[in-house]
Amino acid sequence: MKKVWAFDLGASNGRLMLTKFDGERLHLEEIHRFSNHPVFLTNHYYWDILRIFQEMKKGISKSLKMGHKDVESLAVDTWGVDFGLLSSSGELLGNPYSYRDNQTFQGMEGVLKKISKKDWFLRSGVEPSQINTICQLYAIKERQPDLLERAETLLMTPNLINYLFSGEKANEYTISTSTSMYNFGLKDWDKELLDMFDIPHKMMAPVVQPGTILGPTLASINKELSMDPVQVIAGAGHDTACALAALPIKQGEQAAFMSCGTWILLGVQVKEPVVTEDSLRWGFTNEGTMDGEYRLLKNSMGLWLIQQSKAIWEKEGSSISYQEEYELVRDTKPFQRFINPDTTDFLNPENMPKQIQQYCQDTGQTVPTTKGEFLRCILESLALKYRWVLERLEQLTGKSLEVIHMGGGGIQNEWLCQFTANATQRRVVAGPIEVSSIGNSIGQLIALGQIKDLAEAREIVERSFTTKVYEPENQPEWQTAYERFNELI
Ligand SMILES: C[C@H](O)[C@H](O)[C@@H](O)C(=O)CO
Repeated sequence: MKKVWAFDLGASNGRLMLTKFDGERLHLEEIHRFSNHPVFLTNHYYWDILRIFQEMKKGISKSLKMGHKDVESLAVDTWGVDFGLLSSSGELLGNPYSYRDNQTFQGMEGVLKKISKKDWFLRSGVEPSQINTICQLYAIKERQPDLLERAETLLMTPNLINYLFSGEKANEYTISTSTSMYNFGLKDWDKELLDMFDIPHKMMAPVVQPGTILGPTLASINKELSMDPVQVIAGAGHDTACALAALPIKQGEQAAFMSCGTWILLGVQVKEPVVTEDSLRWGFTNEGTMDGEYRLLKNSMGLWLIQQSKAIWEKEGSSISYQEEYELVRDTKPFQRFINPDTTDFLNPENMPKQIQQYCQDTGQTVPTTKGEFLRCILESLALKYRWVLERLEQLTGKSLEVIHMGGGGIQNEWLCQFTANATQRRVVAGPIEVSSIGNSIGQLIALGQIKDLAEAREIVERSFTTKVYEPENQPEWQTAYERFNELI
């Protein structure tokens, strides 16, 4: 029985899973879960990386206490685009910023003064957006040039954590492709682009392939946690790449994937990046897969809209449970109003429900007032947006996508799955939930020679976890709703 630790860090919580592989099936056990939100101070949003690391170590200690002493390796996957900077002595220079920090808006303006969106997209395959790493770097350079002058190494978030565990500095391929500084033609950092922005090449730690074994945990960590060394693996560092690896898509199946969390990423795996006028205009992105190909996808707003609304209701003293949320949606009249979930208005507003009301007012629609109305408006709008994305994915790839595989924590919202099936008129196969942790474990097991490749891994996932199928319903109503939605966006 092989055992690996998978750390999956999301933009609302992080967790440590112990994965056991018996040669036939994967068995997942949650060891530790902790909240993880950007922290607002001195007018900026930061990741509390010290607390995150502390929680990760706590997770290992818990696991060891539970008797898991023969674990072979660990790997880390996280959200995209964010990074940490190290000094020449290898110490962390400040807290990493969150991509939701407002500085990225100025960064984007600055970046676009030097490079057109088209050129930027042609080089990286990534949608030009203010959340891209380059915008953050630009903003930092403008506001506090001394920070970048002192920085000797830039490591993407999962790679920063790998470094804290192993002492090895390397950026992994899938997470590097999320930066928009990786040139897919050169298959390396885009040095010309870095020059345009005066970013020293040597700051960008080299890109390694998913599954690179970095080496054993540091002696200091082993001592602190009283453990035997385990191998630190740069598995697929980007959570979306992990999610795709673990969806039970069959070989030859005409399927789209959806990784559902704070963001929802809807896309298909392609051999080469799709870098066309249309993919640029529609805001698609091409990021790396665990097996060195590409995820042609759209980064769409996901459960963030609900999470942020619920946070405000909680502050106001009227929080709701998941069951209540389900019932409120069920009992609220459908198709009263829609929002375009992907406008930057919803990226990080102070008060999400107010922002939604503002949007409805500005677009001449009735304003939601009850929780049920907000929730329905969000969920229907998300599902309709996914139909918009799916139609364009079909045009870009020339494929008819018959089924959507949804995975991630978001699939616990049954309305999200059912509405997605209804809006797209496609069968939805939902599951597994812990798709990023499973993908993370698969990356390690492939690196350790226990699983041959992704095709075999997906068969193992199919045997190991249950899925739920949602058939499309109410075609005419959703069709009319889609026509109204299309006029709005
Ligand atoms: C910034 C987003 O987190 C990123 O683009 C997205 O791909 C992701 O990682 C969702 O977890």
